Amino acid sequence: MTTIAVLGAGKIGEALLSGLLRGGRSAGELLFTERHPGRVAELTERYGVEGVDVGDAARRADVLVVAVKPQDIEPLLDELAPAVKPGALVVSLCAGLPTSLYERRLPEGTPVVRVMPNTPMVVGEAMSAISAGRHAGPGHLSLVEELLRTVGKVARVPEGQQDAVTALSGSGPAYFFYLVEAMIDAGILLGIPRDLSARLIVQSAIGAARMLDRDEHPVILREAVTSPAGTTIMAIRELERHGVRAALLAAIEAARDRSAELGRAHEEG
Ligand SMILES: NC(=O)C1=CN([C@@H]2O[C@H](COP(=O)(O)OP(=O)(O)OC[C@H]3O[C@@H](n4cnc5c(N)ncnc54)[C@H](OP(=O)(O)O)[C@@H]3O)[C@@H](O)[C@H]2O)C=CC1
Ligand SMILES: O=C(O)[C@@H]1CCC=N1
Repeated sequence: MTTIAVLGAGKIGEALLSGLLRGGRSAGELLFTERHPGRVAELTERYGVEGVDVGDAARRADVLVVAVKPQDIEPLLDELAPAVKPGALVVSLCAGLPTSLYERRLPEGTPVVRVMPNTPMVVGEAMSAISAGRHAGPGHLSLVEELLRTVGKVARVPEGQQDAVTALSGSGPAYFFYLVEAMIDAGILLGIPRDLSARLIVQSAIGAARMLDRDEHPVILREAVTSPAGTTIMAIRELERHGVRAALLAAIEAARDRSAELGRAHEEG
């Protein structure tokens, strides 16, 4: 039996726990850590999984999944380092943090895999990108892939691309939510009741996502909606006039830069 401990069961940590349970892992194979006793009780009641302290998790788990905010990593590593089981695999879900940080702070030879997941994990539709650290081999990558496939899709990427991936798919769902929110507001502007506006936009988003998922090119799909001298081209002209495409390029670049900066905050020296 492989014991998996989720360290920090917040939004992403809880989504992973629930996904692993849905995917067939038993509660007895899972552990989690949380700082607040109320949260421990809530999660134990919801999932039947044992909440433990970080030292206990480190002594018992074969796979330690780190899901705390990047800003909270240092005290967690202080607790983890003296207790981690020889050969245990460390899986980091933290934005920006390089595998070298864990390798420096944990016992020599600890295998580390860096992952960038996203919140659609709660509906089994995560996009996760994984990269091996210095001591992680093909077996470690396959194990992480197997775990993450229970909550969505997985791609292997060189670690040098993880900050960009974080900006694209890690933060990506927020851009879509932002767009949907703005489109629902546009419905209000046009006098459509909020409920109806939300239904019109959300179902359009689901339909569009399904069409994209058939590997059709977004340009072809957009062109099929855009009739000569019709309504859509009038809207596209406004999007171009307001620089929406350039705004997205700049926004995603800013997110990439922030991910890199979060990593640099933990550089040696
Ligand atoms: N949210 C997202 O969309 C994504 C997040 N990530 C990454 O996942 C990680 C977690 O993010 P998210 O789930 O949003 O954050 P949350 O704040 O929701 O979850 C982190 C949890 O860890 C707890 N925690 C912090 N330190 C410890 C500790 N030493 N021991 C036990 N528990 C601890 C926090 O408790 P407390 O409430 O007390 O702080 C909190 O409940 C981040 O590193 C983020 O970069 C990656 C991809 C997507
Ligand atoms: O905003 C963040 O920092 C995290 C990482 C990717 C998505 N959310």
